[in-house]
Amino acid sequence: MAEQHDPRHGSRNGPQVPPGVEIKAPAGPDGQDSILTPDALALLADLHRRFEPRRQQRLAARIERQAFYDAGGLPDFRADTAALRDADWRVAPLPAALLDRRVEITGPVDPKMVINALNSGANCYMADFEDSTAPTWGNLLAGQHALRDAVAGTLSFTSEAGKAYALKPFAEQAVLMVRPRGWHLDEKHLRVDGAPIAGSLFDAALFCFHNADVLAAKDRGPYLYLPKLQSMEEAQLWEDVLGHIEQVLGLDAGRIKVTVLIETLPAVFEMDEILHALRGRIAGLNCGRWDYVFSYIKTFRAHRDRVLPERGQVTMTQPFLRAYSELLIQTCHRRGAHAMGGMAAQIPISGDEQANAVALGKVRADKLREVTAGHDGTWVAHPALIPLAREVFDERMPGKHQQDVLRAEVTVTRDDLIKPSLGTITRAGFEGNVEVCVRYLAAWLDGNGCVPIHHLMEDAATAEIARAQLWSWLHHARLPVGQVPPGEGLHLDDGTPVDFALLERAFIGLPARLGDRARLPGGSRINEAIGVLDRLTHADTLEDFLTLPAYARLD
Ligand SMILES: CC(=O)SCCNC(=O)CCNC(=O)[C@H](O)C(C)(C)COP(=O)(O)OP(=O)(O)OC[C@H]1O[C@@H](n2cnc3c(N)ncnc32)[C@H](O)[C@@H]1OP(=O)(O)O
Ligand SMILES: O=CC(=O)O
Ligand SMILES: [Mg+2]
Repeated sequence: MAEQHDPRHGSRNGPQVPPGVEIKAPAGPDGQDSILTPDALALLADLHRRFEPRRQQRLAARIERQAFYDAGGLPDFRADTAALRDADWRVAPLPAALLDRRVEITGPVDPKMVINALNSGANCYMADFEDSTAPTWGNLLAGQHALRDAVAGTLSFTSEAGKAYALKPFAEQAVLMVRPRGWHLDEKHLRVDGAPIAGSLFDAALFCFHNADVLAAKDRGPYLYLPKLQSMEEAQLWEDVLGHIEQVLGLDAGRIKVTVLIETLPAVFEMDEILHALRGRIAGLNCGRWDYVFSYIKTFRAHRDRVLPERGQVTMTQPFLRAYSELLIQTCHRRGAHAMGGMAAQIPISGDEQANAVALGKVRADKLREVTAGHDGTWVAHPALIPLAREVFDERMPGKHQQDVLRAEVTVTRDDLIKPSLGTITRAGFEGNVEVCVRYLAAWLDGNGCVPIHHLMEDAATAEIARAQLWSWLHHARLPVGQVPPGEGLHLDDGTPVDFALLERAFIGLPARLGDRARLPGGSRINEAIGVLDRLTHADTLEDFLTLPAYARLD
């Protein structure tokens, strides 16, 4: 007799679940069974069994490489792939839908955001399971549901206040792209043979499974943004995974297109290699600047001479960031791929015209820098920024893209890419990092992965910079690498030592900065967030990702 099962609750191991697969989850949204169908679960189990050992190898390789950096080693271009970098080759031609990507909006995957983003007038919309989504079981399934209904053209939503949302006709919608989670994150609610499946496989495969056919009928494919890669071997793993998905789903080889975020320091030294590994399906690289800065801090966590100044001073005009953007443009255009720009953190400020003008001025300057440097498109965090970004790109980029801007005059060396930055740490910068970490983490633990804080967009990548900076500033006096005499720590620009007493005072001052907690996203989880940050900043080693210990507390 078939097992009775309430699809919204708990562990389900009835006959609908393939052997070896377990769902260990809290109540999901209504309709989760229409996402987790037996065939979809069978695909996930197959992917896990084929590719999980390689994912674990890649994660182990990251640790090994970091040990080299911790011992004083510096990242560099690879000797074993020099011939590949020197050779002339190009990636496969891009599909028509991905030729003009001048403005891309990004955002979390809840139904309202999905509708607003697809209707926003941007060229593309990156639906994000990564930096801007807290991966609760409910968020993930509701997101897959919303995307499936959006692709089918049936998605609608009514807010609590009764505002109704509906999709514009397909021809007027932004082109949909989906960003699955990075290789480092598990999806603990779905286990295969007793082990959690990779979050990346869960997000990417479910999206492809449910939407590839409908997209193909519209001459589209599953278009993915791949985050946080560190090497060409990780790109090859994606290539093999996506090739296998195409085979299982009966898709033409190369139907699934990808854009890779170059948002780790190790990856910038392997851009040609990453393009080559994915050459049959890659549409471009993107300057994911926030994770890139985070990765720079993490890579150099034992290098006192490369400590960064406060977050607000690490802008794209810092020499190491300018070099990264220029090399990315040159590399992409040589290979026939798009060089996408990134995200300015400023968002519109309502109710303060002057402050709004300043914020928009910063976004405009950032977009102008990107289009002038040769980027083929850019990201915005908010629909109100689309006209501004479009105006800047339309004025300077009359064609669909500017791949003909080869930037052949650019010479970027290893030292340019790792150049130390000048700047300071102010009290406001230090305390601001503490506040951002605590508020962001509280919101994330409450299921909200993207929040405005002091009129800046904060997501997992921007919060990671704040968290990693606190650790690196507080620990540098105790680290073995560098020429600093033991015991000599960093100082704020007013001469105050950067030490744990300063951190303690920042925590004590937090209630006054936060005001009424009840009005903050995740306000009830502030104390928990303080506890997590306190532990992470005191730990002897910089934790790889904030979201790893935080995920243990989610759901
Ligand atoms: C480092 C990186 O990885 S960048 C990529 C990841 N980060 C992101 O994608 C940022 C996405 N942006 C956001 O989530 C939001 O813009 C926030 C959280 C920063 C600000 O959100 P809010 O405070 O709700 O903004 P605001 O109140 O001004 O929104 C106005 C309207 O625009 C909508 N909106 C805001 N941002 C977006 C977006 N990115 N996509 C679609 N709609 C959006 C809101 O839903 C709201 O709609 P409504 O009027 O129908 O209710
Ligand atoms: O994902 C984008 C980033 O800047 O990080
Ligand atoms: Mg990122």
